[in-house]
Amino acid sequence: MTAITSVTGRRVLDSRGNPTVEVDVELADGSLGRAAVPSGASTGAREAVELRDGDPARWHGKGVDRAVRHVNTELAAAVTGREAEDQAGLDAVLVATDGTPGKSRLGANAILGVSLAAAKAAAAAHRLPLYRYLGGSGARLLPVPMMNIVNGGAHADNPLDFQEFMIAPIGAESFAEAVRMGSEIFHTLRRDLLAAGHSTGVGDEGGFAPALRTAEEALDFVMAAVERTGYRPGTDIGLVMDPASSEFFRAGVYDYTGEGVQRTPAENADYLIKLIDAYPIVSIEDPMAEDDMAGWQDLTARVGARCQLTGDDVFCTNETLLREGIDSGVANSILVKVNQIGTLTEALATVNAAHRAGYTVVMSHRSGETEDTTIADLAVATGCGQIKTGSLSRSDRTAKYNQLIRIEEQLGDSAQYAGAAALRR
Ligand SMILES: C=C(OP(=O)(O)O)C(=O)O
Ligand SMILES: [Mg+2]
Repeated sequence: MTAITSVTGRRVLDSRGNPTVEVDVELADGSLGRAAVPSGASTGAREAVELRDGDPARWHGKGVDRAVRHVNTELAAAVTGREAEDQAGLDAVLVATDGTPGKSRLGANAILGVSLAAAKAAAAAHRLPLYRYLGGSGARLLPVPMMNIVNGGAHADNPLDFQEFMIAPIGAESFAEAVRMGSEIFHTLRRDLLAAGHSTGVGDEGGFAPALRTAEEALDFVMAAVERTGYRPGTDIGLVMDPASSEFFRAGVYDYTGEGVQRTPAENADYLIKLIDAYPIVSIEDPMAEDDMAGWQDLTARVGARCQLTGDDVFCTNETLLREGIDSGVANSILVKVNQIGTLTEALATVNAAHRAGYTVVMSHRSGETEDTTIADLAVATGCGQIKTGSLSRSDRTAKYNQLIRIEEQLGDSAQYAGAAALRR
């Protein structure tokens, strides 16, 4: 066991150019763990609280100086001297020190930074990569990546109502091959968009953000790019969407402002099923809004047997919310974002609860990211088989792909690529 000797928080920049919290944890043997905390834009209402300073004169209100101060004072005092290997005990102390249900006093961003940095320091002390330290000797499953190639919604300034259109190389033989396939399609799509007179500027997660209006238009571009690159949609490549529909659910109606259409919950389910029937869509995240439980139940009952339906805003990586959803027939899969809940222990508990209930798990980035690659290791450690970490063209996103390429190489013949079997169908 190795004691924590120092905890240092600092302010760094995220991929949107906003400040975020980074934490270093040092141990008695000199081992160092460093973690930078990501940040969402289309956040769920019940996420743990990301503490921002709120001073409009500095960082447009987005400062994290208070959160950093909490790392360097209260949280550092609470965990210094504790054993870094006792992750559950350490995280319980962090939660208790904050003392609020949503981590609003000290900030989930402050707490998560300490939690993840401690895990990384402990892994370093044992001379193990993080995926091996957390996942044990059986950790060897490389996730299917859900690669964002078209951005809309809250992540781009174009009219597209849906936030993310992704490709999942379900037919690849390895993770490295999945990345090659995704990159090839990404570059074909770029040429196709240019040829059609569209912008090839990108959104927050690095996918293209052309001025398209409907999901069908985006899906047609994606399908054409897959085929023109030489891959079979549905066999080599599955299509994935994150409508992030809580963002456009207003007064009981799905308000597609880009498309200029309003859909009731029942009409929204009809529309999504029409898309599932028309395109090889293998997974939809947040197809219904976090406040539309009846819509979620209806869609899950109608199409959950043949399409993965992943809850993001509706579950917020929260085990209690997930259990309620499992009991009431909501979704068949969960998106896991560590900063939605705020400690590693709680995030791993949610993963375990999902797996026990037969729900699949998609490890996920946030739209505001850094060069931190913790989620790549978490995907392998948990054996969840799926990761969502953006496009193939920005360092904040490719850092995670590149880390998984390294892990696959390190595992050698033991490595297994999750493939189509990882997805719920
Ligand atoms: C990654 C997502 O976006 P954000 O981080 O903005 O919530 C998402 O909605 O799945
Ligand atoms: Mg989402």
